[in-house]
Amino acid sequence: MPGQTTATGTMHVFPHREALITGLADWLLERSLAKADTAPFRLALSGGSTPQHLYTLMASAPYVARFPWHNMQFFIGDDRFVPHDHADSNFGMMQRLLFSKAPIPADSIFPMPDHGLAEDAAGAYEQTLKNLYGAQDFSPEQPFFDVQLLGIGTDGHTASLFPGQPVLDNRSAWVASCVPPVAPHTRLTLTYPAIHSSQHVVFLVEGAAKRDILARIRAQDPACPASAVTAQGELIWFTDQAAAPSGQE
Ligand SMILES: O=C1O[C@H](COP(=O)(O)O)[C@@H](O)[C@H](O)[C@H]1O
Repeated sequence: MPGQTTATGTMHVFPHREALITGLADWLLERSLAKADTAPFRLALSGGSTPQHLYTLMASAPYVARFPWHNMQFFIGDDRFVPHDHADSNFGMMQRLLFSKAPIPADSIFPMPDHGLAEDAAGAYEQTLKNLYGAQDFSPEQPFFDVQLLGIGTDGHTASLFPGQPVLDNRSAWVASCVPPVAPHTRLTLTYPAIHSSQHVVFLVEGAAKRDILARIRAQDPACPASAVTAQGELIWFTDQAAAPSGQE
């Protein structure tokens, strides 16, 4: 798939939503099939509205038949700290659209906890990741995630890393709880160190409403938390034409 590569990663621009979602589903399919059977393909999913079409497509018959579900593990990049059956739960949305529809073994799905104290829930999810990783610290040679899927908000947030929040400076925890300045609900989010422990980080961005903020992030505006995201391997942008910064449509 041809893409435009710059210092801030490779940009794939598609004419419309359907092409964008199909392009990303095909890319994920190729990457997951390329992973040797000896290790699980670890995919962290993003929440919000943008990836819902992707999850629906992945759960549709042609893709259900082709993804190596038995060799995949699913993680949540961030969630609203609400019960999983709450309308605003990212995990609840993924469960409805993807996990309940594809033949994924239950023990390959790792939701963030949804009860107790938010700090304890963040600590419990971090411990889950550490147990799977087999170490207390990330090593750059051994990224945890094969692919980290991320979205962006119009304020430049990604996962639940919102502008100006203390969680942006948290370089020791893998998972943290935080209270966004304007968006609803306390959140649980992977921190920068956990996001950066990814072979590929893929941003999915769609629609004219994201065009200005995407241009700022691509220009590395330090006020946008998404600008600070990197990957061990490749940073990749999947966008539609409406969101693409001018000159990259
Ligand atoms: O709150 C969130 O927002 C971002 C962007 O969501 P979208 O609805 O504009 O697609 C999302 O990436 C994040 O996972 C979510 O919790």
